[in-house]
Amino acid sequence: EDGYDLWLRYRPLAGPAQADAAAHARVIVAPGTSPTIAAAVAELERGFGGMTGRPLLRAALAEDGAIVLATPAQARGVGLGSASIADLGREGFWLLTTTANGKPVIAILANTDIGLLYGSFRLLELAEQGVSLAHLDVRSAPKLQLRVLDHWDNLDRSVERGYAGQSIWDWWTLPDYTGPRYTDYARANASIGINGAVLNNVNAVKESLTARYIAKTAALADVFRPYGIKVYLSARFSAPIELGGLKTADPLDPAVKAWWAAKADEIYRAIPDFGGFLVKANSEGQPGPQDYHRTHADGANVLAEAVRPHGGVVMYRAFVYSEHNAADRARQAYDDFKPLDGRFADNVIVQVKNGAIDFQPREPFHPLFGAMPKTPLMMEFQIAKEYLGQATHLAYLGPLFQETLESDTFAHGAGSTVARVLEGKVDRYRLTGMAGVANIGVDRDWSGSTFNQANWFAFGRFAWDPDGDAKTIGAEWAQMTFTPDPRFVTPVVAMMMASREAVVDYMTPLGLAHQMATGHHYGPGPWVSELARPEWNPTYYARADATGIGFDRTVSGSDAVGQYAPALAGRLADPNTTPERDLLWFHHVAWDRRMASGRTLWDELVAHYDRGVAQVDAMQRLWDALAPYVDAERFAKTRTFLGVQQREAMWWRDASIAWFQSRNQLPLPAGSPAPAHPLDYYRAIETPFAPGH
Ligand SMILES: CO[C@H]1[C@H](O)[C@@H](O)[C@H](O)O[C@@H]1C(=O)O
Repeated sequence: EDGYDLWLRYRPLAGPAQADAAAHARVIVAPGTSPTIAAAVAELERGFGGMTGRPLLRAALAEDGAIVLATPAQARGVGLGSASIADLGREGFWLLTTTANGKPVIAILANTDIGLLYGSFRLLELAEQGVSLAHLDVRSAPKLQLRVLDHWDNLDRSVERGYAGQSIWDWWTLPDYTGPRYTDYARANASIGINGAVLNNVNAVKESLTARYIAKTAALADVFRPYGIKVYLSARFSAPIELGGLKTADPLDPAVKAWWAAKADEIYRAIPDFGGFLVKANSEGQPGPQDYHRTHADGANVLAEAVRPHGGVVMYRAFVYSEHNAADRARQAYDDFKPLDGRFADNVIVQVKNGAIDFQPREPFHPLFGAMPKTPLMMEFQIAKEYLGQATHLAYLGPLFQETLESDTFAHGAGSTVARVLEGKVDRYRLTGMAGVANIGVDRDWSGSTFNQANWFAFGRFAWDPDGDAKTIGAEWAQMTFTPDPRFVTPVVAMMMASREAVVDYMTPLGLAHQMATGHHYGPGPWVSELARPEWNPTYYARADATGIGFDRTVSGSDAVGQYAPALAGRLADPNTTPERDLLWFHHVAWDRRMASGRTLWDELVAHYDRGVAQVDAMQRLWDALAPYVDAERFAKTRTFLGVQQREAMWWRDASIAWFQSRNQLPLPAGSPAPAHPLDYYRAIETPFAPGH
């Protein structure tokens, strides 16, 4: 019960659900023989075998209780009529309870074997969720093309911002040994529609592009291929110098172009379906085109030309630092990329973090979304929770993903949501996608905690359908991971849905950001002010002084507000029409400002910290009451972690209040407990509490 199975547990179903599944899953009919079909059949056998306690048998023609997998060309041959599924594209599927040869069957129809695999997983998931299989009619196709995990995994198996143990890529034994963990990784990803994996850290080293590592990468590609997953590599921009012995990595230099083209040819000889490159350039010390006074478009295009003949793409990150606008970190990506709209090659997609700073517990959506009509943009979320308590704090990210995706950019009037931008419906995009920074490592439960698995799962679901619903997704995950029993699912989903807001409340309420101690980003460090780059200091973000708090991003400040579409910018320019949850992100506000509640800003801020702590208390009580529904091992781990979170929510609250009180000298509102220790205590423990980084 250590959680290794993730949501693919396939434990025996409860009475009626088991009978239902057994009646519909007696035999399996799969006319194809590809490795992908073999994977689908193996998964159905494993899944229904586990859930019904009876083996699923193979047959050539439909009979009672058959699961029939077929492409339109195969449908007649196995007794199904003709099916019209052209609209489902290359990866979609249709699950249908119907008849074939006059027998009741479940048909899985798709245009390709990968679609059939996705349909098989969805059928298994529905059965695990306790859904009746008697009247299925589910048509589903992904709305985004590239659904990718970004691994920040280093070649020594450390993982940057990884909290689940070492990297699962064992570069030492690759390419020879490709044990079952790689297949299980592929199964889990295919079950949620993920179709790409960038294997190495965006802070890339040259070695990843050497022949030795290409061979290791090819071995993983071979394991993943049947599951519809392509591999990608992060490319180090200066590799032509470091590996090629050239004097420059200037993207316009003919020798540099030739080097990248030859490198791409070499990779594609080993991996014919290699996905392409991910690039972090001119950011946090990484080399890039600006080193040669070239633009990011020049930088992206040299790599794009190299992979184009092979059908590859370049995912070029907009997480850049810039000497322009050092006064506001939040402005930099937009200022560098907006002028380049339309100048990227047609196989480049620019990858933009959900917000303009850095994966904070809450950020307004990134102003580039909706602002690049001629350049495909893809989303980058961080599943790893670097700034949301990492492995120990329970924070379900579904609401964070959904909040960003349903934000309205107003790019072409109301309804131009970030989701629709990504889907290429606001501006026509030739490429679409979503990346998630993975939270996966060799820990027995893969993700550092059971509930962190939900964030991997939710990422996959939102990448498949950016218009998805966090609560529905959370319920599906809980049903599969624990039990479909509503006495468990209803309360646990309520807990999950409130959990991320609790983190916002006790870490960075009302639009505050980046108050984490620097380096590890785990506990509070709102006082930190001495780092060389001002944009790494919490004091830079909160700007707390005797009179007020918050970052003025209006015209009187950095005017980052002006990067949004006018209809939205007009509202954000005025504190009275800015949502309170984003108030201090956009405005520097007096401590005694009246809030909607009638409280002053200071009292409101303290109320949020208190509320965050109270919410964690409530989560502890709720989990304790669910003991009867959860195995002892997973129950105890979550219980222990909630205890850690409870202690640390108070740490966050008290340290933050002690610091801000040292700025404003204001008394606490009546009824709010004083910090347990003086400010110096929190400053002293800033680092020792830090795990890992
Ligand atoms: C991979 O580097 C990371 C860095 O560890 C992290 O603290 C910051 O969030 O973002 C960087 C990035 O996204 O490139």
